[in-house]
Amino acid sequence: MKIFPAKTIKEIDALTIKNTPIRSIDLMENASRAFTLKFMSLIPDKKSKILILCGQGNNGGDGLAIARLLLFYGYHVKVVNIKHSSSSTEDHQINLKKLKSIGAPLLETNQIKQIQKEIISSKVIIDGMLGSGLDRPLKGLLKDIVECANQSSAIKFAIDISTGLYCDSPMESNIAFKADHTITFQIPKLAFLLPENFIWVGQWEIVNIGLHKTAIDNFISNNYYVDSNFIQNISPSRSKFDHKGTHGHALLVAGEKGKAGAAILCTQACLKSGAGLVTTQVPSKLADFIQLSAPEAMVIPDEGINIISSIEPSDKHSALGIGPGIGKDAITVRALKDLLSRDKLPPLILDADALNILSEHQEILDSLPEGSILTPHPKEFERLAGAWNNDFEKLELQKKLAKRINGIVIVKGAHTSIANSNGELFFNSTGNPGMAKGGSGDILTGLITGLRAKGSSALDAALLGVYLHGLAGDLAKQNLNEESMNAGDIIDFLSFNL
Ligand SMILES: NC(=O)C1=CN([C@@H]2O[C@H](COP(=O)(O)OP(=O)(O)OC[C@H]3O[C@@H](n4cnc5c(N)ncnc54)[C@H](O)[C@@H]3O)[C@@H](O)[C@H]2O)[C@@H](O)CC1
Ligand SMILES: Nc1ncnc2c1ncn2[C@@H]1O[C@H](COP(=O)(O)OP(=O)(O)O)[C@@H](O)[C@H]1O
Ligand SMILES: [K+]
Repeated sequence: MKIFPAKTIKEIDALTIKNTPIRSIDLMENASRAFTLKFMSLIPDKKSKILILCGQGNNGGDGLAIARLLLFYGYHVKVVNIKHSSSSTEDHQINLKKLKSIGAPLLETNQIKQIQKEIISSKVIIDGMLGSGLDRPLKGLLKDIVECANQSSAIKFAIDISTGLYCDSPMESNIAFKADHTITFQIPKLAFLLPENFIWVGQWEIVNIGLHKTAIDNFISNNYYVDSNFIQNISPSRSKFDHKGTHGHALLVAGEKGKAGAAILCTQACLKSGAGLVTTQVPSKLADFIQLSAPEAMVIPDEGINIISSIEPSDKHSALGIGPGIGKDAITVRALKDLLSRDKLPPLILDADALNILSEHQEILDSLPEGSILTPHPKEFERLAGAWNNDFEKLELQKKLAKRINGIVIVKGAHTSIANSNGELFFNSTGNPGMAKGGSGDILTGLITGLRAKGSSALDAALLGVYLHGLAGDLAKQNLNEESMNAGDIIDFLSFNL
């Protein structure tokens, strides 16, 4: 699914109105109906007082239409039409007239005291003040209302996007409506995918409002939201006469004394990728642990008893994943440098300590072969790329690093982002905070290495690996819950069944 900036969303709106029998007011009605149905599924209680705060733009128009629909379904609604501006949009005016015609409980005011009183007595607040049309920081009346609403313990919903939050650029002031839920219209907004905005966005969901499909297809975007439709197009398949030799041979280099678990998890996950063969190289003291915990895998005991001392893939290895738990001993650093000075290398996946070594020896970043995949968590990424002032800047650093290595950079977390060297960014839709536990990342490395070994392109292996890893995490959560699920449970639920 493409992510578009506010400006393009406006153009898609206009094209929908031009190229379909849908008028602008119908589109607002579609959006409001879609919001209302989703809202009703989340708040079935019709008795609690719902306050709908409406601005003078089309976001306010949506708010007025939603009020009418919720009243129709029997909800207890009070509407405030906030007179923060002397003019309102045409569709806003139409919906205001309709609302008045049914005698809805409506307050039209620019007096903060009156609005405060309504906020204090409400159990649910719906923010229809400003939407994607925000073009300057909040001040004056709207700022006061947002601050007052943020202090309320009511459950808060944003229509399309929280008032005060830009769709695709950093906030200029640190004030916006603090939504618990955002119900957004058809197109995900970049702002929703960034950790720093979680306090304003809350949980978010997309509802379809019937925007013109061809218009959406025709606009180009560099940002994508990776959902199951997206993944279906890149999922691998097997054919009848395939054998283990046709599905690649993954080599993993992992583990040091005290970190056998990283190598075990990485190996077990790699075995679930569908790769034909998996070999894991570990310090010799750990070799038996791998044999016992992953009998399907082969093991290369390193000459180092407790550390990795050399990395020597052969022609038969079709991808090489290095890093989980390998430490940063000078001998291991040497081994990685020697590897990267070779002329011919299999596709590389670098994680954890391999990344920390790269951070401390930035000169070797430039010797990574084209198509290498780096999988840092945010701290590892900061060590590699430097600090950022806001999450938009972090995305720019991520794209810059992907371009520098001419490969893929995966920055992990909720909505893991994947950058390629063409300046494109892909945001994952699966996963949950139950995965924020030691070992989860090792599993991702094993899985992506296996997919790459099987022959997926670097980008496809990254997209598919990240999506399936998160999906397995979601299944583990369903079965165990976020607290008690372990990283190892993610492996049990890894599956290509989308
Ligand atoms: N395709 C879609 O996504 C659709 C969007 N619709 C709604 O339309 C909204 C966008 O409507 P508009 O373009 O009218 O935008 P808004 O409703 O966000 O309002 C923009 C107006 O507010 C003013 N404004 C901007 N920043 C301000 C600030 N900080 N303080 C005070 N005033 C400020 C602007 O000058 C402009 O007059 C969407 O968020 C959505 O709710 C739906 O009605 C229909 C379909
Ligand atoms: N809040 C979250 N929501 C979704 N996924 C998460 C969240 N926190 C962590 N994850 C996922 O869990 C994994 C953690 O990786 P990492 O930090 O490298 O763990 P480790 O180094 O312990 O193996 C990543 O794939 C990340 O995307
Ligand atoms: K809003």
